[in-house]
Order: sequence, then structure tokens, then C-alpha cells
Amino acid sequence: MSQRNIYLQTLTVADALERGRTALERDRLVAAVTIQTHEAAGRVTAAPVYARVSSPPYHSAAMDGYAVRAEETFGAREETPLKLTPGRTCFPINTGQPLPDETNAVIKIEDIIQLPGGEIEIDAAAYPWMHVRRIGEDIVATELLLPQNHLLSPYDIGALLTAGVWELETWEEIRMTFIPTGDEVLDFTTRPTPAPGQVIESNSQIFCALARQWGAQPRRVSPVADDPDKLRAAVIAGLESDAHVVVVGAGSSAGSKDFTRRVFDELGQVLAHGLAISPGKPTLLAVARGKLLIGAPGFPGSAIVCFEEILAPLVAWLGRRQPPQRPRKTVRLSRKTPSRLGIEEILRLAVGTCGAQAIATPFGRGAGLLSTLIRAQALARIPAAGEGIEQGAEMEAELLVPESSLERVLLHVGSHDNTLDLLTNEMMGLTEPYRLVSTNVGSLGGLTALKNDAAMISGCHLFDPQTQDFNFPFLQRYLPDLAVTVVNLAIRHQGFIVAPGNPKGISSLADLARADVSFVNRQRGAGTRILLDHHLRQAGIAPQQIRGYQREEHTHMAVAVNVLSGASDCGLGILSAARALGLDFVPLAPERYDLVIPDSLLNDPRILTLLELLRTEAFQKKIQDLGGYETCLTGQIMTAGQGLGRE
Ligand SMILES: Nc1nc2c(c(=O)[nH]1)N[C@H]1C(S)=C(S)[C@@H](COP(=O)(O)OP(=O)(O)OC[C@H]3O[C@@H](n4cnc5c(N)ncnc54)[C@H](O)[C@@H]3O)O[C@H]1N2
Ligand code: MOO
Repeated sequence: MSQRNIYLQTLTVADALERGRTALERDRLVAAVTIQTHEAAGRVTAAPVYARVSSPPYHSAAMDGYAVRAEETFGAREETPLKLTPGRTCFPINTGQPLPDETNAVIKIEDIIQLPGGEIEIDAAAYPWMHVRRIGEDIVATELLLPQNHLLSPYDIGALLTAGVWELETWEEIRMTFIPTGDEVLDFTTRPTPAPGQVIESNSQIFCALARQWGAQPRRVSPVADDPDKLRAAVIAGLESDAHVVVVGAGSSAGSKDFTRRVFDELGQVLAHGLAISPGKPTLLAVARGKLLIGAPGFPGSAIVCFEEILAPLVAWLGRRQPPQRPRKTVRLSRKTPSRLGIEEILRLAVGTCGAQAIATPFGRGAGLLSTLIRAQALARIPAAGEGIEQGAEMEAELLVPESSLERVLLHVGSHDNTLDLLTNEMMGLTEPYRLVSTNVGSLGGLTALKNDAAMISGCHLFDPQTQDFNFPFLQRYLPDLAVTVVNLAIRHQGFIVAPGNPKGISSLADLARADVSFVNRQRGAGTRILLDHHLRQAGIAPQQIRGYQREEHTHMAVAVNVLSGASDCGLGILSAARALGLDFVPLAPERYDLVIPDSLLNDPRILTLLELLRTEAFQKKIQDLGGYETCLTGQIMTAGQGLGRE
């Protein structure tokens, strides 16, 4: 039996960082190197830099005109103009040229009158050093230009060259190697198609892109199998290379194939294993041969927290840089968000502003999720000392986007549909783009969000068999006190998802009752299930007659997977789910997919733009091109009792 890891006590991030800084000898690990000034932007000075030459290096003209001795022009006035003779009392000069000896001022060309005999006339006096850049006005040779540990900006490069500094001492860029691990992890460079149990290696590239933003030099090796000998060899190779930091991806938690801890113990000293932060808890921190060793958890969301919370501050410290900081903003949390006591939890938020208010809707929290990170506008922390944040509470968020873009975010919470993806893309194509950000929580979840001011719009497709109407009966029940407008997005077709070629010849509800047909159902409460039950009742078919009626799945895609695997012959769902897996589709029942909009937002530019877009022929054509939709109601305001708008 293999030996499993036992976690050390969980440390706070601050304590782990302190242990890292204490254990590393920064001055021995990171050297100063001389580099060319013109290649130094973004680097950090390792020593003070002094100017070698002054700027300007001589008194120079700041204007085109005539150099003069100011004292000789003193009586010149409009009523008593003064004549000057070029070559004797004035000297023609261009901007940047050195002033002739004895002169100390420049009169602009537009301020002189050219006389016929070659002389010039002025009607105002010059004062000493008028329009002159004096020697050393900007930079004086020998003065301190830049102190040590200064991050070099593009401006600095100009100043350094101006001051005659051709090369300078900077700290080395921190070199880091990422070692992906795991038998199931496929090298993305081979463009693999993952089989069940396999994943495409991607964490190394998140790592590399982040590292470049930090001014570090990342490198990645090919994935290493779950074998302690191979992992040890890869870590030793990293330690023997010129890298300052070696990061092992995955295998840091407690699984039977998680060898990272063991290898770190063998090669060096583990400083921390298990942090009081989530995601990111299994992070490992160690030193070996004077270098920093990090074990990053495998889930991308956890790996990112490890990179940004642990690695970034230590890399910044090693390179004498300020750790990256995100701008902050106070937001109002639209949903109660519980959290575990004793663990700091990082939330991903969809954030949009309405006037002075910034509404933040938390996304799902899975550490394996990247899709919510790409949609999020901000992150926020629930402190370890609390058990969560109440709905409506204000909290400090860290922005992932410019603050000014928040007023262009349109928060959608509700049911997902492919037409929303289309809408999202179209809105970003406008001259003044808007970002439609969706949190998919189903139709009823969307109505709850509207009630809590957590959404600006909500996609909804709830059929009420009793009234034969869509959405309105539910609005009356769930949002009796909120004035809303309902606008149709599209009519979409639910239908039977069947194997390619429809081998069982399923064409109607009656086929579901056949002994040779097996079905896969949706869960109770799903809009699709309500729709099915209604149509079964109408057709006079009892659930007991359907083989597989009790087999429930929670999403259109899960239903489609059942059909793909052959576990079921058919299920009810939308065309796009069938298409995604190369299955066939038999349309059964149209339903109305509407957007519910609070009346208070009807004049908001985001909503106005959205409605305008929905009403264009071009957009409706794009919906039709998706297949499985009708657009006869798209963009129209719906009223109660309208149903599908057909007789
Ligand atoms: N019994 C316990 N199990 C787990 C615990 C625990 O405390 N006790 N912690 C959980 C937490 S929290 C996390 S986070 C994960 C992290 O585990 P590992 O670091 O050991 O990572 P793996 O299990 O090897 O992989 C997780 C997941 O990530 C995928 N992966 C791995 N490398 C990559 C990569 N380079 N690019 C993309 N994806 C990658 C891997 O295939 C897995 O799907 O442990 C929990 N378990
Ligand atoms: O802490 Mo793990 O990193 O949640 O998923």
C-alpha cells in the first residue's frame, strides 16, 4: 500500500510568505547583472545610477529666432522700438542650438520686425534667460538619477541615455520552471483530444502568462507521469538549472498518486503544506538548494490562487518589485454567501454599476472552473474570521477590469440559452460595446435574483400548463411587487434528442410508450420537465408507460450524453445540445424564451441598446441561423396570456 500524505497544520498566507522570506537568502539567490540601457525598461535597478553628462549639455535656444544680450534690449518698447544688427548685437539661432558667447536670451522670430537693410527691430525688451534652456536645467552630471530597486519605466530609459548612461546594473529576472504532473495530463502542444479520464494541460500557460506580467522569465517542461522517481528527477533538473524557482503542478494534496510532498521532503525543507485559503488550500512551499519550491494544486482555480497569492509576492520580493495590486472598489453583494470559518475564501464576482451602486453577483465557486474567471469583473475575499457575507452587505472587491468599464456591464442572471451567447458577442461588436455577463441559475433562480436586485435582466422560459401561458403566471407568483417588462428573445424548440440517423424512428410522443424505446428525463421543476409532462397529459400518455421516465438528468447536455453513450434512446432537450454531440433532433414543442427586465431599468443605455439590437433584422437572422428557433416575437413586449402568440 502506498504511503499517503498527511497535511501539516493550515497556515495563513501571511505566515507562509513570512516563512518563505525567512528561509530564502535573497542576496545569494538573485544576482545583479549589467545590461544595456536601451533594453532595460521593465527591469529593476540593482544599484544607484548617477548622471554622466548634463542635460542640456550647454545653454541652448528653446525657440527659433535671435540670440541677444538681454541687458542690451532693455529700453525697447512699442513707442521706442530698438534696432539690432545681425552678427553684432543679435545672432540668428534655431531651437536647440548653443547660444553664442555673451548672449543670454532668445527673441522669437515672430516677435521681430525685419527691416529692409537687413537689420531687425524689436518693440519689447528681452529678459535674461528668456527662451533659453540653461546648461544642466534638466540633469546635472554626477547627480543621482535613480536609486536602487527602482522599476525602470520607458521615461527612465530616455533620461538614462540623455545622461550618457549606456548600461546599468539590474537585478536578474526571476527565472521559473513549471513542471506539470499527472498520468492523465496531456501535453497541449500535441493538440490532443482528451479521452475519458484525461485533461489538457493548461496550468503551465496560465503560469507563464502571469509570470511575464510579473517581469519574470517562465519556462515549462513536458508533463511528468505520476511516478516519484520521474518527479524527483524533474525537480532535480529544475534545481540544477539556472531557475530561481521551481513549481510543480498538481499532486500536492492527499491522493494516492500525489507525490509532490514526498519529493520536496526528500530534496529540501517543506515550510508550509496546507494554507487557510480556498481555493488553493493544498499549496506546498519549500526550499531546496537555496531555491524556492512551490507545489501548486492541480485545479486551475486553485493553481491561480497559489500563483497570485503565494508565488507573486515571493517573486516580487526576490526581484525587489512591488507585488501586483488590483484597484479596489466597494460593491454590494447581491446574494448571501456562506463560507467556512477559519479559511479565507476568494469569490469571483460579476460586477456592474447602476448609478453610484456597484452590484456584485457571485459566480459558482468550483476550483475547477475557469469559465467564471473569464467572465468575472472582480474578486473579493471572505475573511477567515467570518462565516460568510450577508445579502446586501458591502464589501471591498479587487477589480480585474478598469473601473470605468463597469457601467457597461449588463448583468444577466437566469436560464442559459445559446441566443444569449449570440447576444453577448453582438453587444461586444457595437461601436460602444457592452459586456453581457451571464450567471446561469435557471429560470426561477433568475426571478429570485431580480427580486434581490442581483440582476439587470433575467432569461426565463417557464410554461404554466394551467393558463397555457409562459412566464407571467410565475412573475405574479414570485415577483408580485416588482414592476417588470417582458421582452421575447426567441421561440425555441424543445425536441427529442436521438442517436444519429434516428435508428429507432422516434417521431412523436406516442413512440415514447413503445417497449423498444428507452427515455431519459429531466429533473422535477425543470422547465423542460414541466413541458414534457404537459404534452404527455395532452396526448393521454401515463408516465408509467415510458421506460426510463424515472431516470433524471439536470441539464440538456447530460441528457444528450445519455443518448450518445447509448444508455437511452432519447430524451427531451434543445437542438444545440444534440448538435454539440453530433446527435439528431426531432422537434416536439416550441416554448417562449423571454427576457424579464425591471421597469426601473428601461431607460438604461444598456437595456435600450439590447432592445434595439434584438429588433434588428440582422440579429434575428443570426438567431434563425442557429437552428431550432423562431423569431416572430423577438424584441416584442409580451403581455399576460399571449402564449406563443398563435391561434
Ligand atoms: N482527501 C482530500 N482530497 C483532496 C483535498 C483534501 O484536502 N483532502 N484537497 C482538494 C483540493 S482543495 C484540491 S485544490 C485538489 C488539488 O489536488 P492536487 O494538487 O493533488 O491535484 P490533482 O488531484 O493532481 O489534480 C486536480 C485536477 O487538476 C487537473 N490538473 C492537474 N494538472 C493540471 C494542469 N497542468 N493543467 C490543467 N489541469 C490540471 C487534474 O487532472 C485534476 O482534474 O485536491 C482535492 N482533494
Ligand atoms: O482549495 Mo482547493 O484549492 O479548493 O480546490
